[in-house]
Order: sequence, then structure tokens, then C-alpha cells
Amino acid sequence: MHPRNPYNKPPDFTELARRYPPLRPYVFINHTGSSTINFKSLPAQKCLTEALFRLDYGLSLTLPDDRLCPPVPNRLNYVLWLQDIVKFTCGSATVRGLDIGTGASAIYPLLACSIEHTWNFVATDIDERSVQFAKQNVSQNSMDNRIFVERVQADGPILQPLHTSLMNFDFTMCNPPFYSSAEDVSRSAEFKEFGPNAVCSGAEVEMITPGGETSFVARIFSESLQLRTKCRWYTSMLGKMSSIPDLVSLFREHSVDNYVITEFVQGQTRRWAIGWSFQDARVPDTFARVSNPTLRNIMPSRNTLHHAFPGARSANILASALRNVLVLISGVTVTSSATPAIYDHSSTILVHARSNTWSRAARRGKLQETVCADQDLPVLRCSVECRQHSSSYTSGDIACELLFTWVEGKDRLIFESFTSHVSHKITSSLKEFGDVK
Ligand SMILES: C[S@@+](CC[C@H](N)C(=O)[O-])C[C@H]1O[C@@H](n2cnc3c(N)ncnc32)[C@H](O)[C@@H]1O
Repeated sequence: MHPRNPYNKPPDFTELARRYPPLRPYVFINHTGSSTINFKSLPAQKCLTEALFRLDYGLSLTLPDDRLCPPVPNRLNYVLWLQDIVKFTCGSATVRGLDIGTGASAIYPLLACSIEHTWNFVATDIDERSVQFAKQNVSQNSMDNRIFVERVQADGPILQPLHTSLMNFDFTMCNPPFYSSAEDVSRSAEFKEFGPNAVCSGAEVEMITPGGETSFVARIFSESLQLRTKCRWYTSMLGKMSSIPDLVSLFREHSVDNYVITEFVQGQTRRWAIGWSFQDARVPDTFARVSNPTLRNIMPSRNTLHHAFPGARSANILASALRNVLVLISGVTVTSSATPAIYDHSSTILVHARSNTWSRAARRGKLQETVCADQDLPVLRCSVECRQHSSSYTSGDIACELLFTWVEGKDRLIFESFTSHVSHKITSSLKEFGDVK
């Protein structure tokens, strides 16, 4: 689940039905005394989705009976995760997204545009019936100037709008058909969008694609290898955890190290999402990695590094040592945080390094100055946060640490060597000035 998802707490269906009367006939009290609806009933599912669209987003929705009825809580997780990624890595005033396989509901563009007023979408589908309904849903919510629905061909490029558009995109998103065949659908334990006893109205075109989701996303990856920075982030949802290792192998084969993996758990449904970028903006670990032990070996490397200073007397002393050390590193400039979301913290600073002047090789003059090809770009941007917390409830000891977060750069070694160099210098400086316990 995404921590900002308001549906992490189960809804009070009685209250929902009071606010959205068409839901009333579907609500009943179950054996535990809680109000609920019958998730096996397609009309009940549809009415719930319509109710949440109306009450929580002010949107109206027309869904056909023979296409997927998307559960809002599950779909919202993906939108919120993209919102985090965009906030941290995209500076543009207008955000442009591509929703691949938007479905009859056009749920992702509609939800996203109602939450983020600067976002615009191109939304594609190969299914004429879904395209017609998607266009209707966009129009009835007066979003035609922000969401452009386009029919594409099944045998054409999946990223068609990127190939033809003159504009760059900030992200692509996709909830692909998960399965490779009808047998794959019936075999799959993942077939429980609304829980194991739920009904699914998905048509074959929505559920099945040759080779399943891995092949579908691998096709997107292969097209992205040509398009590269035409889009900042290429992403997709995945219905099977087993697809992730295959896709990460592809990334590694093509030396794409800037990738992210997340997991969404909503009720009984578990989904994953994966993303990759050919640009240098990096995503904090909170949004780029998950702690699932099965996926440990294929997680992207850490972009957030903790360096502990157990001897430092306070975070203020540590912050002042940090500033003194940074001033002495040539080519480094420091600004206060530009306050991106979670690091909106007074003790967070943003460091820009024009070139690598701190590594041992650079200091011995053996390193050709690594300046970015684009002279205006730093070789490294990272944020540094000073933290202080009580390390023990009983002794009341203070533990201080620096949290380095890689914000931008091509070379991981430059980021890691910078954090080691700074930490080493701070430790020496704390000792020299007797600022340790
Ligand atoms: C699982 S459904 C997702 C629908 C909707 N986005 C949702 O989350 O409820 C997959 C969608 O992808 C569409 N699709 C399949 N192949 C496609 C392709 N090559 N390009 C665009 N859409 C495709 C299907 O028609 C279907 O609408």
C-alpha cells in the first residue's frame, strides 16, 4: 500500500451509501457486524467504483459490462507512486504522461488529472470499444484539453505517441495484460483483483497478450532503448512478482542502472511496479526499493546512504562540521534544500559539485577533471540531512547521523566517494575540535 492512499483503511460502506444513494441496494451487514458489499456482484463493484469516483474525485464514470471494472484503491497506489517520482525528478511546470492501455475507464489519466492540475496525458488502447468509452469518460468530465485518447495498432510500436510526438514526456505508465493464455489466467493465483471470490469482467484483450506481461514490458523496454531521454521515466505495473527478475536482467544487460521497483499491497491483492530512466535524476530509496527479501538481489543500488557519528555531541555540532568541511572542497556549492517533499527539513542542504575534486586520484592530480559534458550540469547533486535521535531509552544517549541522498549524476562511484570523503573529514574535524563525547 502507498502510505498516502486514503483507502488503506476499509471504507464505511453504510456512510458511502448515505452519500451516494445508488450504492444502497448493494450494502449489507456481514457476520462480523461490519457493512460491506458483495464483491462477486459486477453491478455492486461498478457502483462502488462510480461512488468513489464521484465522492472522492468529483468524476463521473460510464463503464461497459464487458470490460474491466477497475478498483480505485488499487489503481490509486500507482498514481501516488508516480506522483512521488515526478516530484523528485521532474522540474517541468507541465507534466506529460502516456498511459498505455487506458481501458474503457481511462482510470489512470482521470484520477491523476483530478489530483494533479498540471498533468496532461496521451492515453492509448488497441481495443476500439475501450477507446470509445475512454473518450466518453474523458469528455463527460471536461478533460478533453488534458487527456487525448488515441487508438493504436496491436502490431505497431507500444510507445507510438512517443515515436511521433515532437514533445518530450515525463513518464509512461501501463497496467498491461498480465497473462499469456487462457490457461495462464485460470492457473494464476494472482487472479483476485477483488479477492479470491470476486468476479472479473475483463475481456480477453485486457487480460491476455502474447508472452504475458514480461514480454509486453520487454517490448516497451526495447522501444525505450531507441527513444531514451524522449521520456524521463518509463514505468509499468506488474501482476506477477516472477516478471521482475527477467526485466531487471534486461536492464543490466543494457547497463541501465537507474531503475526503481515498488510493491503495492491493497487488501488481498499484491502488485508491483517497475520503472527505468536514461536520465541522471535519481529517486530516493523510499520510492525506488522495497524490502521484500525475495527481491533483495535485484533491487537497484541504494541512493540513500546513512553515515553514523556516534561520538558527535549534537546534530547542530554535526551540521556545523559538515558546513565547514564542504566549504573546503573545491568546486562544491551548497544551498538550502529546495524542499522536495520528504526532505522538507530545516537541516537538509543541497550540494552541487561541478567536478570530482575530492577522490584520492583527483587530489594526486591523476584524475582528468570529470566535468559533465554539459558544462552547466554538476557531476553530482545530493542532499544531506543531519539527524539526531536518542539511541537508547535508558541511557538517553544521542546518536547523530548524516543522510546522503543522491539527487542527480551519472556515476554512482562519484556519489559514494563523496559521502565517504565528507564523513571521513567530519570525523577528523570532530576529534580535532574535541566535539566528541
Ligand atoms: C489490464 S487492462 C488495463 C486497463 C486500465 N488501464 C486499468 O488499469 O483498468 C490492459 C489494457 O491494455 C490494452 N492493450 C493491450 N495491448 C495493447 C497495446 N499494444 N497498446 C495499447 N494498449 C494495449 C488492452 O486493450 C486493455 O485495455
